[in-house]
Amino acid sequence: MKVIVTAPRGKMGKLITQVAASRDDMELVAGIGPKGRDYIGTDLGTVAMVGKELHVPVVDDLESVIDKCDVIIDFSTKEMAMEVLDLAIRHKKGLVCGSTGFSDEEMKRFEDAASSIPMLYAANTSKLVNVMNKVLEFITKTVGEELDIEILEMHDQWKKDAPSGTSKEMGETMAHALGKELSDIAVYGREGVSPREPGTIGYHSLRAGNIPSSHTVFFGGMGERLEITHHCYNWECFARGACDCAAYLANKDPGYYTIKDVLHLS
Ligand SMILES: NC(=O)C1=CN([C@@H]2O[C@H](COP(=O)(O)OP(=O)(O)OC[C@H]3O[C@@H](n4cnc5c(N)ncnc54)[C@H](O)[C@@H]3O)[C@@H](O)[C@H]2O)C=CC1
Ligand SMILES: O=C(O)C1=N[C@H](C(=O)O)C[C@H](O)C1
Repeated sequence: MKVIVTAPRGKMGKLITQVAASRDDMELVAGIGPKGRDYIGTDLGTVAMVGKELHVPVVDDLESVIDKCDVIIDFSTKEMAMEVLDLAIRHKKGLVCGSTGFSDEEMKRFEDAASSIPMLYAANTSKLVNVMNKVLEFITKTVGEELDIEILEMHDQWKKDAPSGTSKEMGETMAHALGKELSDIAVYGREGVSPREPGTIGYHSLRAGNIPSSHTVFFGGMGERLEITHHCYNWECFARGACDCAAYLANKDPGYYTIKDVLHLS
């Protein structure tokens, strides 16, 4: 599988390049950086600190190299994601997008793309987070009606979006398990909201230092509480998952795929 990675100097793009370079089933054919950076035209292996040259360039124009690849892996920004999506559709290339912070309209554009390309969107590519989602679904279906559900997500000081894409997916999973839409029951921050309205899902975002990613869901009952937490120690689990998602798209027909398909969690 021939792969293009965007943003190879970003936290995720760098790690994804390193993981892809170590896999026998992947060949990196280019990296895409922003215009004006001094590393444009230099070697992807050097830019992404792979530890060796890969003899493929980092360019600032995806369209000039897109026909060399089977799949693009894009963890960059929501603005760049829309440009990458348009080019992937125009050149009929598979796309794994892991960026977050999209509006409902932008998410719909990913879904619509599935009619012409293999499209995989995943707000979180960690295996354990996706297993946690199944656990949340089970708990909510079983006892969710009687409990107060609150989500606390923690990330580094640089993260651009809040709440995290992962916490939105967790909220959606639990809302659907209750037979509801998240938009009808989500409450963002509890300041000034007292007493607590039953049947809602509360959101709390904390940003500090270089916390890579933590998500806790609190199920509050009377006299007892259940907490389910995922912590990652660094971003490597997401990079491995991103490459697994790209490998999954090999020879796939156009369609909308999720990481649940990759991990057999559907
Ligand atoms: N799905 C998942 O499991 C995960 C998703 N993410 C998401 O991935 C995204 C990126 O996260 P980080 O790597 O932490 O951010 P980052 O800020 O470290 O990297 C973003 C990179 O995008 C590059 N970029 C921006 N515009 C560009 C353009 N026009 N052309 C080429 N490159 C461009 C920047 O130069 C920067 O290097 C975020 O939306 C984040 O929420 C992060 C971790 C895991
Ligand atoms: O920006 C991050 O770091 C992460 N972003 C994703 C999100 O918004 O959920 C996934 C993970 O939490 C790391």
